[in-house]
Amino acid sequence: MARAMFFGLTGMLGNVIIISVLYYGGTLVVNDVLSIGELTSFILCAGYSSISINGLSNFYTELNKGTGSAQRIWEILDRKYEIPLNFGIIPSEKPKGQVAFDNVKFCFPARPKNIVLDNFTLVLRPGETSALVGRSGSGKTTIATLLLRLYDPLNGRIVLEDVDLRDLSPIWLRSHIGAVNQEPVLFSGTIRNNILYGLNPNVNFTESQLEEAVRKAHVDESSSQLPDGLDTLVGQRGVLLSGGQKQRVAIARALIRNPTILILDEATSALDSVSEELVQNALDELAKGHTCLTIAHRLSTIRNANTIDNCSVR
Ligand SMILES: Nc1ncnc2c1ncn2[C@@H]1O[C@H](COP(=O)(O)OP(=O)(O)OP(=O)(O)O)[C@@H](O)[C@H]1O
Repeated sequence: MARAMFFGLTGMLGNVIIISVLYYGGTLVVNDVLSIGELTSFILCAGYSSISINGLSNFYTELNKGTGSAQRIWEILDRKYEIPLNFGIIPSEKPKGQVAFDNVKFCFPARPKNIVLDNFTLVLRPGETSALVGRSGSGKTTIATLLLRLYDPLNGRIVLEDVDLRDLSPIWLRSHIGAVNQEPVLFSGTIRNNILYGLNPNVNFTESQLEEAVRKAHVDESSSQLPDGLDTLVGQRGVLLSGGQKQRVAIARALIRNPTILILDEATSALDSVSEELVQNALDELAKGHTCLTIAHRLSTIRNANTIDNCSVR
């Protein structure tokens, strides 16, 4: 109401001023005090000046909006990482994929009283698939989070080939892990770009690499129903795709980098039973020769695992 009143009144005032100037200017022209050219140039000059002043006030509003937004971005850029990304050993060789959780204790910083893992021990062997089962909230995803070193354990250690994850460069570590989460995060862009996002930007890829990942994750089946195939836009956070389609894209994104360690956290939970079997077969095939950690509730997802660990830790 206030905005409507303000803009209505200022608009009306502007028009009243223009009419008054025209009326007074008109009488001056009739009385030969002013020429028509002088009146016209005065009106044009006044008009352009008011447009400029109006533009300045808009600019000021936009400037304030921009400064507010930039402040939030600077806050993020200025944040000090708890786990520095460019710090730690970068081994010259690709890891074999032997991972061990050794008496790990962990709680999230936001909930220091809620101990999620206590004395947790797990060994993942190269080329083997380990399945992690447990009730909801028992800490299965947390284990994947720790393996990606998004957090450090409070006690105990996690080692990759006898090297503590804390000593390794997080960038190097993560470049050898492919993860498919319960709720895949897609970015606004095409399916193709979302899959290629899995690759290091400095790495050259071949179209056949992309095609292989697309075929193995069965993205081609769902993308053939979409208007532009792999060039279909997925929308903000992938809202234009179904849950199953998003999971296939996330699986292809993990596969394209051919990681040493594959984490599948309920990776096929949103697929129908036929697609699940197809994608699961592809994942089982792919898991051969890789260290694979599968987190699942469904028996069908873990039936081919070499070991099954129960995550009822407390
Ligand atoms: N970022 C976080 N900050 C604080 N607490 C968290 C965070 N993420 C998870 N938790 C808590 O940690 C516990 C373990 O969560 P986690 O996601 O690992 O369970 P889960 O076994 O994977 O469950 P589900 O099978 O339902 O996916 C839960 O109690 C959860 O509330």
